[in-house]
Amino acid sequence: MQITIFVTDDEPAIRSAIVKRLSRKKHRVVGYESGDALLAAVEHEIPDLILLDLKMPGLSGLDTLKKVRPLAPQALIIMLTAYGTVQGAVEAMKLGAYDFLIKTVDLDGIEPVLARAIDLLGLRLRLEEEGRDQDSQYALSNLEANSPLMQQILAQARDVASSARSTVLLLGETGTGKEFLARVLHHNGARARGPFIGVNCTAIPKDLFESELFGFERGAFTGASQRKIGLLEKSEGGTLFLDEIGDLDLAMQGKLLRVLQERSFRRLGGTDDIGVDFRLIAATNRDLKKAVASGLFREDLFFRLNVMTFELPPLRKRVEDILPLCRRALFRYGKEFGKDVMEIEPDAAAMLQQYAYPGNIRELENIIERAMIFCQGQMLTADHLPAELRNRVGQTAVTVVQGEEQLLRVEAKLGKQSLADIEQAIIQEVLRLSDYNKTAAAKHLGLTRFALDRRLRKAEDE
Ligand SMILES: Nc1ncnc2c1ncn2[C@@H]1O[C@H](COP(=O)(O)OP(=O)(O)OP(=O)(O)O)[C@@H](O)[C@H]1O
Repeated sequence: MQITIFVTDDEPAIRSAIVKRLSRKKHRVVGYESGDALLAAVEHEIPDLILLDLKMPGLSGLDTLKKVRPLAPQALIIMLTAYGTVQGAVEAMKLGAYDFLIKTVDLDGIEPVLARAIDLLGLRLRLEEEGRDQDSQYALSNLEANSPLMQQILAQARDVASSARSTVLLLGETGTGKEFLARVLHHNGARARGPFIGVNCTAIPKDLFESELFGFERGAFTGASQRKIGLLEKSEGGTLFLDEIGDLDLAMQGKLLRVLQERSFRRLGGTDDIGVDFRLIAATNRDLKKAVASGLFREDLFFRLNVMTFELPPLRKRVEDILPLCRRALFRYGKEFGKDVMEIEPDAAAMLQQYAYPGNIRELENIIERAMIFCQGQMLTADHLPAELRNRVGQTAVTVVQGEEQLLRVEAKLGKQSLADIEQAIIQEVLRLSDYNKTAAAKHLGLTRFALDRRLRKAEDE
């Protein structure tokens, strides 16, 4: 991403060194020798980023900052400061500066600070576009996919979006983004101009489901005083999203199967077959194969649905997505609450990455929303996070990085945990990954089932 940067420093050598260095990166960079010169320039053009020296003759860095902020509220301001004047920079951050950079001879710190600022500017841009219309809100680029598992889903989503008719099945725990992905598939395919009709199968009472789905003719039953168009007809040319399909009762499953086979249906009380062209996207957090085995879900419907299947991984299996999702949520709630929290303190970031999120992305968003309420400055800190995240401090953190091979990442504070503690943390994490199947966990750990039990008992006794 190329941006416009205004550099303000009274020392010509430093100013031109910075301008040269940043211009090499193909940014548009303009230098100013004083706060007044910067203010005059900002009257005409608002840059993306301002580098502002803290100590300048005439208008000081802090005074310039106070004046430039209201003129260019969207610009990120990074204070330039010499060793020993960091206190002033901290003061500046309270006044709305985004970051500070300590000036060294080789200006080595400049790249990481700039990279972070550009990341944030990019995110802002994307989110602003998102707000503009639904198509961009559900653009493929908004599917947060830093982790290898989500990268695969993104690639699959690209292909599936373009095949307009095939039925899609989305599997995954609650809050893993099934509905979000359904909307992404809809908005990035040939049906984007058509409607997206979302129905939660558990939200409609069983005896009303049929009339909701198929609609009815006038007089079809007592109380049917006029014709009603059902959800199937409403999704003509678009997508019908059936959430929690695993909870649909058997009789309705049969009726849905027929529509999928025949691509037509009748309104209740009607005599005409009505042809429909829609794509069905179904989602569930249930294990449909198990439901089939126990007779709760029709096998023939399962095969119809299981054409293109996505398994959305739980958030704990995609650690790399956690912080980008947090930043996205910070931005969104920031707008809602009129706050400008832009950064996550490293300790808080570590806690957010170590937490297991049983409620997945929805829980992550709730945590950030709540943190936002408490957050007064520009930085989200550990104090803003709920106790269940903070209590993990001092404990061993074991996280799993998914790739071609699964990696266990273990972090333990030296001197705070014993080897036995660390061993227990690893065992617990591997158990969780194996869905608490001890035989599978023991296999992962290279133990016999008996040896695993012994270690678990030992921990209980201690
Ligand atoms: N990959 C993603 N990138 C960005 N935001 C996402 C992503 N996946 C999910 N979200 C956001 O996470 C939240 C939860 O997602 P969603 O409602 O789609 O989950 P779900 O799996 O359908 O949950 P449930 O099973 O409880 O209905 C939403 O606010 C959604 O916008």
